[in-house]
Amino acid sequence: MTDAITIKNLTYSYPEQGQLFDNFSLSIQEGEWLSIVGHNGSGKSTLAKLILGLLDFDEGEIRVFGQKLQLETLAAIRSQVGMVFQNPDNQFVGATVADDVAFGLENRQVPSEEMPAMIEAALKQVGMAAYADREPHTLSGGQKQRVALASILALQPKVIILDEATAMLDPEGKQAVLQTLKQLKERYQSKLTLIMITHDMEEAALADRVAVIDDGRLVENEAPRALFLKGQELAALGLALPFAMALQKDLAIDQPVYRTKQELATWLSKLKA
Ligand SMILES: Nc1ncnc2c1ncn2[C@@H]1O[C@H](COP(=O)(O)OP(=O)(O)OP(=O)(O)O)[C@@H](O)[C@H]1O
Repeated sequence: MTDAITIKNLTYSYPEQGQLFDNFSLSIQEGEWLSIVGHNGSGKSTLAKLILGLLDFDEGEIRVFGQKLQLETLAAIRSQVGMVFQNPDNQFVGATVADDVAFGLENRQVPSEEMPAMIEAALKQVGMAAYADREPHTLSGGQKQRVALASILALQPKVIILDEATAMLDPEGKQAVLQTLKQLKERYQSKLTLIMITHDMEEAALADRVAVIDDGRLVENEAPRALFLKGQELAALGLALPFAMALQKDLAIDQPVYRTKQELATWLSKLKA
């Protein structure tokens, strides 16, 4: 398996702050869906910024598809990695949804005659094609985040980093974004790597692997179910179990297997039938 991202022996401190990352290493495989969780201030957003070259690390190295992150490779690496931020209102530059998706394409100097089809395809992938002419401020939070995703998808990234991208959304908006991500993963399979920074363990449960960061240290790094079986250790890190796992624990099921409400509901409905 190829690494999409390799972080090796990374050291970083903000100016005039204590050391945040000290000899930090983490690899993310091509096609993997990785969740990064951890309490407030543990270093998750900083890590995303380091991967994008928005901050300069002190020591160590970051590679994206084998290419070492440095000044000369910054543009090439940024063309492979897209990022969706927390606040849906801070991510729009266009007067309409279509203009917004076009903006990134213009920056890439895509010929204008090729753009309409690319914009439509990107919006279709997030279920927003019907909203192309809408002004972004008339959209719901979830719709805005799906457009933000479309703007990135239009640029055909290999990696998408979502930094608390559903944190400001209502439950419906959150579900719409998560559903969209699941569909994208199904569609692109190993061609799309997702890194999802989140506080929400329901979201973390959707990933292939969960990395837990605590004060700049990688303290857990495994598949969600294996992680959730470590109830006490998770609680000590200030992390709660997702609903389905907590319920199976309350029911004294020894080896809970259902990570998400949906998996649990499917199992229960089979029992009923
Ligand atoms: N620009 C900055 N200058 C100085 N210190 C910073 C800066 N940004 C973040 N920090 C500090 O670095 C640490 C890690 O912050 P970071 O935002 O990466 O954490 P996080 O895990 O993403 O937190 P949250 O879950 O609250 O978003 C915190 O102690 C924070 O105060």
